[in-house]
Amino acid sequence: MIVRVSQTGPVDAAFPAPPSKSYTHRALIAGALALGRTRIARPLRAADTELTARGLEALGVPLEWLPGEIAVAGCSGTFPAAGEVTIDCGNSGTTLRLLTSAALLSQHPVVLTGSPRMLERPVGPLAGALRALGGDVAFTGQPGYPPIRISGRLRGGRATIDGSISSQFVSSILMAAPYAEEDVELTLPATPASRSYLDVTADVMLRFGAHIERQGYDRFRVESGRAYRGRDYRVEGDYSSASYLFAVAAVCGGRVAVTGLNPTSVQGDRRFLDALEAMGCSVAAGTDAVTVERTGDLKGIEIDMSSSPDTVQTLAAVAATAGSPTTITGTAHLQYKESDRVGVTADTLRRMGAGVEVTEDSLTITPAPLHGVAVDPHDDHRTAMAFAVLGLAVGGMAIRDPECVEKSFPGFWEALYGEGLL
Ligand SMILES: O=C(O)C1=C[C@@H](OP(=O)(O)O)[C@@H](O)[C@H](O)C1
Ligand SMILES: C=C(OP(=O)(O)O)C(=O)O
Repeated sequence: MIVRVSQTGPVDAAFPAPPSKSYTHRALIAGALALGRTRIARPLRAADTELTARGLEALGVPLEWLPGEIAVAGCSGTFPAAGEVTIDCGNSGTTLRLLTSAALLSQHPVVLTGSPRMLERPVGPLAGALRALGGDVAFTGQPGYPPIRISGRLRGGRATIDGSISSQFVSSILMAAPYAEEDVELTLPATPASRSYLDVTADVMLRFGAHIERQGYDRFRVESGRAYRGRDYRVEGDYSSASYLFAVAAVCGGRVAVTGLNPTSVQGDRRFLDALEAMGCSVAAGTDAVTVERTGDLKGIEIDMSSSPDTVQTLAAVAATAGSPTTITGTAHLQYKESDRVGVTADTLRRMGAGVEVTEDSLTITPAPLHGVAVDPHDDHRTAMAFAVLGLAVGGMAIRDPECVEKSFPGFWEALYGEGLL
């Protein structure tokens, strides 16, 4: 299938934000491990969160998707799986990484595998730290990459973990740590990639009753035995998904309001709004909706997006329509995602006519007259959504394999269609 995107004029649209992918993954895992029942209200039902849910079911946790909520019967820290299980984590890095440490809470070995691309996404630093905490992680394919076979137990103690490739390595251990036999103390030798996701992890852990102490992003200590307690939990809106909707106003002009976002959220992709503001949009964050409006021209900016990796492509798309160059730094770890995101974004923008310079950790976009092209997203939802939005400003864009948006934002095309944009 192909979606063709034509040029459109200034917009005046309102959208509900899809629920947060990161919060849904974490609430599922905390609820599955908790003592008692958890009701997750307004969860994200998308390919990736279904993969986490199926993984937890394979580990023996009863779980039910109901209209607008998920009911989870917590296992109180020991997964009831009756034997070895293999979990296919598909294309979801969060599922594979977060379940890696939790798998030590099964009494039987767990094999985690995924799509061909997942088998190219590293897990070595996570495996190393888990071994120091008592786990056994065997690579059954290429060393340092899935598939992995996890066995042993989560003894706890001290470990050093390098999160410069992915914050998910750190989140993984933190989420399982309340069930270690001893307190877990993690030392991070360098600032982790995507550090804001550690705030999301700590937020969910605290809300489910765990005890976590931290020194910034350098050191975390989780108390053993302060277990998760089942609860009613409501998932906030997703700032990464909302970025595509806000970007519509930025590239087309006019106004877009998005409801269901937490204005004080710790999600790092809230920073995308700072970027739009610095480029010349006006941003109004109320309790009901966040509204982005553009009336004049956009100007280029310099911005560090190391903590907001999932909106780099959205920002690159907006930057291509500005009046001056934009430099985005902190992009090194984008090579480990669903695709080599900087490479694909640079190539597509160049084919559209923009000037693009790439270094190991940055992307500079120099605007120029643009024309639409055919885009192969390489199974990367964020590439498909970012270039669809740019297509609304440029016209003549054809997005192949549009169903890849199911990973995080299943209603994306319908949302644009519903506002008359497709
Ligand atoms: O923990 C999470 O929920 C996520 C962390 C980030 O990954 P990295 O830490 O690998 O950059 C982000 O890109 C991903 O979409 C979700
Ligand atoms: C990188 C992403 O997700 P994951 O790491 O879970 O595959 C994403 O959604 O952009």
